[in-house]
Amino acid sequence: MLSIKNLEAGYGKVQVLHGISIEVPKGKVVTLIGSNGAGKTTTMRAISGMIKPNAGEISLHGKRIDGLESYTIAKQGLAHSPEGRRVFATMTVTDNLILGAFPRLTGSRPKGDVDGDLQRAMELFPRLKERRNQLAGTLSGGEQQMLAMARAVMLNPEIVLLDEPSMGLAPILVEEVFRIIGDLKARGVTMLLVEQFAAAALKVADYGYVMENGRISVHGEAASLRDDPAVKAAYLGGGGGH
Ligand SMILES: Nc1ncnc2c1ncn2[C@@H]1O[C@H](COP(=O)(O)OP(=O)(O)OP(=O)(O)O)[C@@H](O)[C@H]1O
Repeated sequence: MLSIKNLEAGYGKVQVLHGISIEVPKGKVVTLIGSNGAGKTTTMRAISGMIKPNAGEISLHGKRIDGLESYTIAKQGLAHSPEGRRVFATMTVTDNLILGAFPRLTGSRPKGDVDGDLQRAMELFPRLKERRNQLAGTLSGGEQQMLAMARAVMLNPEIVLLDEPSMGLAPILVEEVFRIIGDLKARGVTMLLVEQFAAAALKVADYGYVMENGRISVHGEAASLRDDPAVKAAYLGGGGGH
């Protein structure tokens, strides 16, 4: 479904990604783990067109998407729930969700049932349902994070990029985020997940890639990475036991 080959990208003259290759098959959850500054967010940004790659290929369903504008990529069914709380603060929760569906209404993909999807998003995220008429800027940080995720789901995407969906959340909300990721997986949604809670990410994922200094150092079935002594020592200690 999503295929990345020898991707190089960065910011200005600073190269961050030094030729990374990742495959995300349809219906699978793939996680990208690595220490701070390894280049995980940069990878997500390059895939969704927020930054332009310097070299390499990114294909969605066998068609090249590298170099296209973010909006064009979203129309093809790739949703990006970015790191941090990127919601429209002065709009209600419901309006933020409806905006998430907008790229599909103007693209060539089936437009689907926006009202039905809105109901389903509210069921998946009960906290948002309770607050559907509240302005997004007045939600707590965790609720805004969930809204960003729910808005990505409203694209009815072929694939969702989830960048640190649990960042800054209280433990109970972290559990809820992982429950939601599990629900989306059960519904067959393809996902590329970046998570600080590497152990939890490797539990929900089918496959994992470990990134170090802009390169993939190890990759394999999620279960085998969980048992890999080097991965355990570097990424699954301490807070990773979630
Ligand atoms: N907008 C930017 N301009 C310049 N350099 C940047 C920018 N964003 C990130 N970088 C640099 O790119 C490198 C990779 O950052 P990136 O955010 O991709 O790492 P990450 O693996 O997602 O880390 P974290 O887990 O801390 O979020 C870092 O050295 C960072 O300082």
